[in-house]
Amino acid sequence: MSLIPTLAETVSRARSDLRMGLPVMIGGHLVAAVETLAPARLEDIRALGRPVLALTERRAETLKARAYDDGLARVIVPPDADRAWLRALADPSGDLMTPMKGPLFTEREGDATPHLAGLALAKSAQLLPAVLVVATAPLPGLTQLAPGPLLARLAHEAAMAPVAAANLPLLAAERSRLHIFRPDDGSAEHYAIEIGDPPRDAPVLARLHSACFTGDVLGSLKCDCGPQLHAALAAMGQAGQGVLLYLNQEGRGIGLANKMRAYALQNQGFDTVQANHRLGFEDDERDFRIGAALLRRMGFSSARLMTNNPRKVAMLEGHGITVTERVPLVVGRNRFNEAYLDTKAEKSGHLL
Ligand SMILES: Nc1nc2c(ncn2[C@@H]2O[C@H](COP(=O)(O)OP(=O)(O)OP(=O)(O)O)[C@@H](O)[C@H]2O)c(=O)[nH]1
Ligand SMILES: [Zn+2]
Repeated sequence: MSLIPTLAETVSRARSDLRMGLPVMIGGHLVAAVETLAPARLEDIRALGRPVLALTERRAETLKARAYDDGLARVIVPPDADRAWLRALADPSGDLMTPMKGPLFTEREGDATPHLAGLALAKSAQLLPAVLVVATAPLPGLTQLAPGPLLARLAHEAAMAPVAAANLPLLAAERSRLHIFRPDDGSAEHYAIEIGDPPRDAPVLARLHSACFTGDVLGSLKCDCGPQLHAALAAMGQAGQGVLLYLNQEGRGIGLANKMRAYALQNQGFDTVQANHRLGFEDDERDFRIGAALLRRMGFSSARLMTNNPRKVAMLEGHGITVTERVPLVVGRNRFNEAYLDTKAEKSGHLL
């Protein structure tokens, strides 16, 4: 029956539910995102049983909570804990002002797969990775998922469908076309700017650019994204051909709201990597397969890749695109972003 939602559709729906503040059911557990949890719902969740707060191991490290499970900690929620308590554990913005949140006790018995799946879903919804979990019978109207299939689906590589394309003359290159691609998992659309008419049987000059609203649009000096975007387009314009993929992976995949949380932590003195960790994220949460999938979808099999990030090269090579050359793209260093660029070189292996 084609009118029953597929697993991919149900996962996409569950992602929107969490963003709206509606809990979902994952394998006999009710799961709610702390970031969007309304006070009345917290009361009702408590009435169901003893909830635990699932946090990533990264966040647990900062909070000095023991993580008995691989990748996560299940913090026991005390009976008098309110929404502010949950928020303070989920959101590191107040860590320096109120460092003492414990003692925190964590669970070590039982299956943590629903908790792990809930955290992965919260991350894919670009919410703070912190979810309240309580065992309960299924509640009517809530989206239901089994933890194993949910985790598998979230790790699945999305297929990209071309949606629309049109000529778009640019300052950097008058012969340009903008293509829109839509993933089949309900996540954000990605764009390809094709300059000239690059032959499909030769290595294409390519750039995989991750969205940076602050750098690309506002001209922020905190990163090098704006200058990299324009330098890449200019180089392709000069060469008369190339492909720039504009991937909607704002903030290395954590979304703009979380990126601003990371910036606020950087204002407190943490570097870009530490800030991600304190929020409960890995340094880089991007799905690097998307770039390869888009290049393949456009008919390319090899590229001269404009990047300083060796992981991008390795990812393309691992997913069907031969990188014949890495073309460095070192532009836009200034006194506001030099520490950021140095951190990326020291901690993330970027080549400067
Ligand atoms: N989380 C987080 N993301 C950031 C920060 N500064 C910039 N970004 C994001 O980092 C990404 C940079 O993307 P790219 O320039 O394509 O990638 P890169 O890994 O730097 O590699 P190359 O530029 O190709 O060398 C964008 O998604 C920005 O939004 C930060 O301090 N924290
Ligand atoms: Zn940027």
